[in-house]
Amino acid sequence: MDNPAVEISGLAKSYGSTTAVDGIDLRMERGSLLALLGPNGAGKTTTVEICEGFRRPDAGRVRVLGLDPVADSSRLRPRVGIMPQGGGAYPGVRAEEMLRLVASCAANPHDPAWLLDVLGLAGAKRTPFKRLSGGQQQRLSLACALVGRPELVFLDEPTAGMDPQARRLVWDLLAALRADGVSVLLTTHLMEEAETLADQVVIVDHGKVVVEGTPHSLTLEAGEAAQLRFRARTKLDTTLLAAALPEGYRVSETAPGSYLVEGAVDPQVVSAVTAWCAQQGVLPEQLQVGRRTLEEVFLELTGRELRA
Ligand SMILES: Nc1ncnc2c1ncn2[C@@H]1O[C@H](COP(=O)(O)OP(=O)(O)OP(=O)(O)O)[C@@H](O)[C@H]1O
Repeated sequence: MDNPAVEISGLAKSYGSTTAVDGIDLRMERGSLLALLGPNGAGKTTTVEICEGFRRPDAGRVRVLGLDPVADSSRLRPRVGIMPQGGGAYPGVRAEEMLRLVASCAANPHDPAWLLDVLGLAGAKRTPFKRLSGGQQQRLSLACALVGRPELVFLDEPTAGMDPQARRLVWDLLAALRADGVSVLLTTHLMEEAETLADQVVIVDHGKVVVEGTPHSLTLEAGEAAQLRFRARTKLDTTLLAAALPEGYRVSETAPGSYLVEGAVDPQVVSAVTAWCAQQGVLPEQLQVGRRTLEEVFLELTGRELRA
């Protein structure tokens, strides 16, 4: 389909001497969920705010549902839902009042009572905004973004500060929206969020796209399980073990007694590792074949932890 929900090319934005976005290209298909993942200050919020029409880029081209977010803002507004970072509302407004007010602006809104219920806010519907917990305020903000039945939603760190139970409610709702064909672009620095929800993950750092792909493709190497871990006594000779494997495999002791074999792991490689251990009189324990995590992908590409 050549009609993307969001299309960005050559996007750049600086604040004074700070370069926030430094040439981002991105394409998000309709009906998909894209997670913009990166550490603090990577340029995620700036990118999303430009898509929302709240900021003007210094350079580049942005199209949202085929339209220019600034020039066509009045045509986009009824079709797009926005949950800004941190949210916010008049402190005295009650949760349900707030949502009904937003719903009244939409042509065909969802039932506010249903949405409050789905997001676990039914018991707090009469609570003034300022007395809601941080996680409840976030969920109300999400409800406001969704109540107008948008085709596309921008969610800036939608589950930041939520407890695991509330986060799960939000994830379930987002998965249901996606299944209904709503396009979702969210920012996060939670790997698990991106891995659980996203069709496409775009990892950004220092205002640039570091890598993108499906969670599955990013955490695999060459279509194979990319690592094998096991525990054994400390200080095994990892160079010797690497020499017993086909060329290109890396072996390291990541913590005392914890070993990591990196490279495409197939049955022959598992067998070579266990055979080598047998030669050394070592029993490999907790042997585990698995994919890399997005955290490891990020570390490998940037040399830094994602959670700065
Ligand atoms: N209004 C502003 N004025 C000056 N600098 C800004 C402004 N907004 C953002 N920046 C800077 O631009 C860079 C990118 O910020 P941005 O908020 O887009 O990143 P982010 O990836 O969303 O980070 P976070 O996860 O902390 O929200 C940072 O260095 C930030 O300090």
